[in-house]
Amino acid sequence: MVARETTQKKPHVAVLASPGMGHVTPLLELAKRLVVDHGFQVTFLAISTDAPPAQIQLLNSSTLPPDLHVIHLPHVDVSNLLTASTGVSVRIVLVVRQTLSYLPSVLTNMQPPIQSLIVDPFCGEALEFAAAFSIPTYLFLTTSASFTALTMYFPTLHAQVDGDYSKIAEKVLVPGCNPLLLDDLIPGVLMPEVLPLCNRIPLVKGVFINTWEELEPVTLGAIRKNPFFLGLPAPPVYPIGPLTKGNEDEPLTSTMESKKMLTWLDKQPPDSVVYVSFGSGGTLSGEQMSELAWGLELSQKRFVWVARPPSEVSASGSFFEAGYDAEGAASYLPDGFLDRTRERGLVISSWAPQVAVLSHGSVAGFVTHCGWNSVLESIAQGVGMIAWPLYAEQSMNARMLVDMGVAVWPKPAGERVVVGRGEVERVVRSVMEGEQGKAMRQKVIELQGTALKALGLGGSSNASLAGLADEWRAGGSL
Ligand SMILES: O=c1ccn([C@@H]2O[C@H](COP(=O)(O)OP(=O)(O)O[C@H]3O[C@H](CO)[C@@H](O)[C@H](O)[C@H]3O)[C@@H](O)[C@H]2O)c(=O)[nH]1
Repeated sequence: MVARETTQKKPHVAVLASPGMGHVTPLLELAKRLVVDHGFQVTFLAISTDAPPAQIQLLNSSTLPPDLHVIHLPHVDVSNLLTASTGVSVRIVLVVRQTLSYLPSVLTNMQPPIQSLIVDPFCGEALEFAAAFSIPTYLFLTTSASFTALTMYFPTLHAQVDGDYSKIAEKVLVPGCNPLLLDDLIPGVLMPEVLPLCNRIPLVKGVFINTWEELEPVTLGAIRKNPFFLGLPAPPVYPIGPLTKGNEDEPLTSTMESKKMLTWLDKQPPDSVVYVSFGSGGTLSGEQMSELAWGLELSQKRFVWVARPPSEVSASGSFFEAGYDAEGAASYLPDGFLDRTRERGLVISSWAPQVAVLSHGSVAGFVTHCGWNSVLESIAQGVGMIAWPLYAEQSMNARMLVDMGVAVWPKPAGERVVVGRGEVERVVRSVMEGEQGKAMRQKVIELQGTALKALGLGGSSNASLAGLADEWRAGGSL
């Protein structure tokens, strides 16, 4: 879509993203849409501490539109705040907190002055900074409407059970929404650490969600119409998704391994390959990696696997380095695995050009940790999934995908913790062949169609953002 001609001054908006591709990618896509489709000027504030190489490349890309300016906020040192047990989320929070000390001067010196600030969930503390300068703010919750609804309901739930989530019986019933299984929410979602984010929602003028009406109609309907949500001091939600990076945005398609991967895919028959990847930081235990490898081998299907070193090796808190181990993961795979599968498998240990892979004609299945961006990219490319949630809200996402019929979720047998090779073989076959695979393909292609429609002219997500952009341009809620 072409930017609208306007004689008015371009509205100037700032976007602030925490480090990591899971947040930077959707916020950058939103920034691009505001610039390209709506004629805005956008300043993208990137946190440079802990930024993975893929993020730096994406933000330095020469393909960004001219009215999208990226500012890399100064590096901060959090090493004295870290302990051996500091997890990924806490580390991001610490990095963001330290970096925010630069925000007041950046925000107040922007020319022309910004009319609004959009932040991701990890940058919640920026909302108070912006409020001190009377800058209107918006939150971009980079996951599902379901997670958004739970976030809005969470303070009520927390108070009901007095912070003791073991008092909840089996399911969490968010008013008007599909029931959520407690097992999918613990650990990872129901944590007191989420409360500050929940309590900040009333501070913002609107909440963007990377979803679309046809994907989550029940939840979006509940947020808009259920008396519980109507009674909250919450701003409107704007489903504007799926915002995913495009094939042309893959920053690393020029690296050796990426090229090798795409060249290898070019040689495979259509719809024959399963792609295995656990997002920007997901790792498996050594035992689980071994079972997965055996399962892939037994399935006799073609595969391409972004195999990071096992979790025992990736030291705690090494989220950002986990994908860049030069040695690769081959040494952690079963003896002879690479030789035996040489003809039909490819293992890489660096960053994959994921959208290029998912959109390749040879790829027909995706073993994914169900990070929301991976989920959206898979649906946008019409690829059925094998759900392999690891942390955060990923089990919630996995359940939703299974319920929609676009994923199967392999489970460990009995009391085991790891998913065994037989189960891996079964699910890979079920997605890549047979009636279940066919039904899944049909369903995901239907969803792909609704996604395209939602983003197209007059589509629900397009209209949602356009309506807000018009309001902003008119000086409404800005
Ligand atoms: O080799 C790789 C690995 C990842 N990616 C990209 O990196 C992004 C990863 O995002 P996502 O799938 O959402 O995973 P995470 O980075 O793990 O995402 C975090 O943020 C998401 C959005 O808030 C949450 O849903 C997840 O649970 C949380 O872990 C996607 O765009 C992928 O295409 C690549 O391009 N190549």
